[in-house]
Amino acid sequence: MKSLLCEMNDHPALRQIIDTIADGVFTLDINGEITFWSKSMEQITGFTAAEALGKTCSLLRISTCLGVLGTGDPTRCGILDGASTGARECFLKHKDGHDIPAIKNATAIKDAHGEVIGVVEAITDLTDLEKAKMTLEEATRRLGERHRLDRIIGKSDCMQAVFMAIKATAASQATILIQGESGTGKELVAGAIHYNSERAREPFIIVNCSALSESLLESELFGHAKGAFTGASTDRIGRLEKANHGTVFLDEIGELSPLVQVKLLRVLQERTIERIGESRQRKLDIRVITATHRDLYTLVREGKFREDLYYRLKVFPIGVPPLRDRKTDIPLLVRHFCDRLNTETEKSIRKISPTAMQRLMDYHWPGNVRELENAIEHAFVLCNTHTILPDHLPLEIRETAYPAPGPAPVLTAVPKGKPAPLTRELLTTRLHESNWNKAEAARRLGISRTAVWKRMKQWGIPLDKP
Ligand SMILES: Nc1ncnc2c1ncn2[C@@H]1O[C@H](COP(=O)(O)OP(=O)(O)OP(=O)(O)O)[C@@H](O)[C@H]1O
Repeated sequence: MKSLLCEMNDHPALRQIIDTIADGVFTLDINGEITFWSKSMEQITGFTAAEALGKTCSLLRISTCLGVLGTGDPTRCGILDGASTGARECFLKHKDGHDIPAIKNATAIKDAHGEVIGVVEAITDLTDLEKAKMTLEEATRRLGERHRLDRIIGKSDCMQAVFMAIKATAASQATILIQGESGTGKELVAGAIHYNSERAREPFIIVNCSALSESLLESELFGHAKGAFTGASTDRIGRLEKANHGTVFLDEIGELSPLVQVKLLRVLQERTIERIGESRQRKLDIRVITATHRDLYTLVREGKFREDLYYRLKVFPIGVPPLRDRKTDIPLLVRHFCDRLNTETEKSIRKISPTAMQRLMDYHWPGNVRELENAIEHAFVLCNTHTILPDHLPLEIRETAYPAPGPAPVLTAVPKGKPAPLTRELLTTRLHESNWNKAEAARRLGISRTAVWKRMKQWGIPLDKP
């Protein structure tokens, strides 16, 4: 024992070799006393060799050391019984009291007869690595923050401009008009404005103006008094009143009938509301955000939308760009949807193959982010490994450009007999056949126009002929 450990201290060449190692090395004798303390140990712990030699390793208060933590007696250290710890993460105390993250490796030293004569310990200082890890985590967090606003993901310049517009308008009370193709995220933008505004704790009421007939929408928006019309058996508060002190989001505003346009204009001008069948004016404090996938100004020029209402609504217009104009967002969006679906389905799909990603980048996304979301959901159904492959993607993305260019589709007869189950492919085919006339497609499928419209939205099929 003595010969080995003394040799370490007495043999300058051996010392030099050990002192050049960045990891700290020290030895203990059979009594648990430090007999050798390398230069790196001095640098890592702040204790000089003179301060350490002859002391026990309790000097370092190692967080995983049982000899210290358990019995307080270093001679009871299991390593002196011939054990070895292998590499373990732990904390040591620096001379000045701060914790040093480290990896400790301890092994018993045995003589030629296999008798334990001491312990050698190597300490890898992780301080720099921990700092780098924290810097990386912080950088990733900041990058993540820059590339998302609430639930909206986007690192492209045009989405960064949308984020700026959201932040600016959230701090104001201005009426907002959000324009963009179907599935670009207009509703998300409206929500982000509301939830980042001072009205965030008040209601956020969404009304889809194209989903209801004129009379239903009127009563839904403005409410009615008992007996106002057949079937109005009680007083009913409208959605505009429900949004009082909060925000109302009117989606598909381009579909409003002339009558509802006039009534909405009055609400915006006078900030009061009259329920149907009542003459009483009720004060209203609401913020109005509207959205449309149509070019509202064209509707104005065509005489389908009131010009005065148009100017009232577009006090602050925000344009949400189509996905094909911001393809750099696709990888981030794919990761976002995979994370959500992994949680929801308890799958563990972590990767997308380069070819599958290339297919997503090449496709022109007529249904925008909603279509991308649906494509990833489709892939999740088919993928049973950790990686999404091209075969897991919907047909039109993996194989064909969408919509298929070429000669005008031939109109075929409505299929007779039991209708085939409605799939995205079938609906798209019928839409092609009907020149995107939804009523005709509905007739051919034997379902209602509303059902066609709902499925088109759900599956990210463009509402207007692409
Ligand atoms: N930038 C985005 N980040 C994350 N998810 C998005 C983004 N944009 C859209 N989505 C998702 O895509 C889907 C469609 O979004 P949303 O309903 O807001 O679109 P929209 O433009 O209002 O569509 P529509 O005009 O058909 O009403 C939603 O599930 C939404 O969560």
